[in-house]
Amino acid sequence: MSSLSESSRNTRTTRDGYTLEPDRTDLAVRVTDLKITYKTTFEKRPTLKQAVVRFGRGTRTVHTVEALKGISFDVKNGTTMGVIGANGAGKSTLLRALAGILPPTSGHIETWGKASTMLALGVGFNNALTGRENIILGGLATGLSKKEVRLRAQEVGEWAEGGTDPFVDRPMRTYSSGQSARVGFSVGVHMDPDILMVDEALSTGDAGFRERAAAKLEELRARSRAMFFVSHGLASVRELCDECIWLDHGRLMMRGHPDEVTAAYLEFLKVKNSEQNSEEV
Ligand SMILES: Nc1ncnc2c1ncn2[C@@H]1O[C@H](COP(=O)(O)OP(=O)(O)OP(=O)(O)O)[C@@H](O)[C@H]1O
Repeated sequence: MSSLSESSRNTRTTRDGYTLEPDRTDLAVRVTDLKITYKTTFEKRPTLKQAVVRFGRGTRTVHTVEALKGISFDVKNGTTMGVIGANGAGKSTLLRALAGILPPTSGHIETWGKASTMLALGVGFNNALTGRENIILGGLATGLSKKEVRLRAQEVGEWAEGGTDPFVDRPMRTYSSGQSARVGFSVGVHMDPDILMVDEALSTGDAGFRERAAAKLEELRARSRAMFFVSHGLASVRELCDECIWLDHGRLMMRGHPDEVTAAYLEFLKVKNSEQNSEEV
């Protein structure tokens, strides 16, 4: 078979005609000009005058947030990528998009392997169901078969409880935030992900859980193709990650070694804070 027909056979094309790269062994993720815009429609409460004129109806307002404004980067196999930036910078949005939970408004995401995320990131739990039922739904969402999910639900539940009071058979609406986070984390790490997204996982849960979570992440890091680690803890990013990207207001500000990127981010914050302080003076 000629190399031309071989390569055309491997070519993947999206519905909008974008040609994705054929199978590669060196890359885990490629993001090309990714834009994500949230549109929220809400009803404004009418003023008394408007209420009279519009027979009590409010006005519908559309609020638009450009959470990611066209970012591009690729991630090599074996990388642990830190994602840093201020509140609202777009970090969770990026992770949700990489995990396939949020479709791009425009641009493209290519992943080589199965991406898995903590449920807390946005798939969302059904709070009326028990932890165990949510574990089963989460497993099915990551593409595992019913049989595989049933087999693993016990292990995932036990890991989440970690010797504390048994809670996985209670409805999730009765959980503390730490207990919910434990279930989300346990689902994410037990579904054999090739690409794992970790969003502030180490900041939830008690000290015992944090220690077990850190050990689990270390174990997965060795097995997975890539890991994304969103954190405000810059020391953890420097310790855990090989590379780092910094987002600000939906833009990619810098990508590089975690030491350099976290230092540039801190410098940026210092300048910004001193500007704000001088404005206040
Ligand atoms: N479901 C949503 N609907 C509308 N706007 C949203 C939604 N989710 C996030 N946003 C907005 O998108 C922007 C990016 O949010 P995102 O959660 O990605 O930020 P982040 O960097 O993860 O922040 P943090 O550090 O606070 O977790 C913010 O302005 C936020 O208000």
